[in-house]
Amino acid sequence: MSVVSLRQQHAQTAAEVSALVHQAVAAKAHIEVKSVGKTYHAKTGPVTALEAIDLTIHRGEIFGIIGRSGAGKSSLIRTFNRLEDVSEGQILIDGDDIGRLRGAGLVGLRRRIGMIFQHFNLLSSQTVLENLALPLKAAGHKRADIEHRARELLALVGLEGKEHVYPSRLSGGQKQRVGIARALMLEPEILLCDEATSALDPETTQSILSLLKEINTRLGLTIVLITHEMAVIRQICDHVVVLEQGLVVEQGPVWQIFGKPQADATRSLLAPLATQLPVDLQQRLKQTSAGGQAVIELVYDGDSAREPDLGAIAAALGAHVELLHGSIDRIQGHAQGRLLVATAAPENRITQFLKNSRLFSSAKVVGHV
Ligand SMILES: Nc1ncnc2c1ncn2[C@@H]1O[C@H](COP(=O)(O)OP(=O)(O)OP(=O)(O)O)[C@@H](O)[C@H]1O
Repeated sequence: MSVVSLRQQHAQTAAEVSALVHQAVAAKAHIEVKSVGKTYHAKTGPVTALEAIDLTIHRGEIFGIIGRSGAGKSSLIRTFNRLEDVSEGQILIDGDDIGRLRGAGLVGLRRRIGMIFQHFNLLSSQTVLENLALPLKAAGHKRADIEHRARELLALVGLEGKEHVYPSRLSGGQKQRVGIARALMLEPEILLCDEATSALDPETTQSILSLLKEINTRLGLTIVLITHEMAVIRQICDHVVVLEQGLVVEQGPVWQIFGKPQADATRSLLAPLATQLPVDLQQRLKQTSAGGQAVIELVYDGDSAREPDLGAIAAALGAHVELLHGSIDRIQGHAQGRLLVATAAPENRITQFLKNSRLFSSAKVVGHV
């Protein structure tokens, strides 16, 4: 919606206009993918990698693209900086069709979009400083300016003092930090991350994800990342799209997709994060009550103001509850997860409790201990 039409429709005061302008800018589409298809012409015949993809990525958000191997993630992200051309449809950046760009226009597009890779793609024969200098040297910048910018960025990514070190002397996490600094040398407005943490151990992955989040917040960069790990999406993304065999099977805010996955592909990607029943509990669990305690599974899908409030649960059951197992994540402020509690509350009270949907998203008795 244009600012002018916003003004005509709603605004009465200067303050209102300013608030609406702010809203319009924040909600502005940065990258729009319209009916995009991609077919490779391999020796063995055509391979359809993407079909009828529609997406909107907003300015300043972290947008995740997830899917199993071969789902089309790399093909999609590579169309954003024209490393690949689409076979059908359009990619718009700030409303401009990038498929029309040629020569200087294409160079300009690639300056606006930085990219980092799973295997870092650093030149091993060049020092950290020389690796960082490459994009600016190619763009004809002065040596002093290049060094100044490189040192600033090395400080930002926590690698001060590593200017003259060769990549082989750096850890995986440090190499990726250099990759991030190099991608930022041309002051891009979009950062594409191609499986940027897949080659890293879990602890280093955390530190790189924190750094990406910090860059997104401090520099206001739009970040698009592809991954096959839902944990990465959960940690830093605002929106996510799930691809399966070149098609969008699901997309939306991360808390919603995690809380109520609709597609089988999403559910299977989420499976590694699900809390399984611990083995000792599985062995102790009986299907008859026979004087024991009921074990209730409480699910929180983040879809409401429901919080896992054990005090309120005990009060509703009119009995003590023991927390046996479970975990709750907070994703974008929404509580999600599953708890197993044991209670000696009478059966009629439990039946009544299970109908009390103010306290959970869903609940059921899974057995007795
Ligand atoms: N250059 C190419 N020529 C032919 N087929 C290709 C080419 N690049 C990708 N493909 C095919 O396109 C489909 C999508 O591949 P793509 O690499 O985009 O998926 P992906 O989700 O990124 O997979 P991965 O996680 O394994 O990298 C696959 O079937 C792949 O074999």
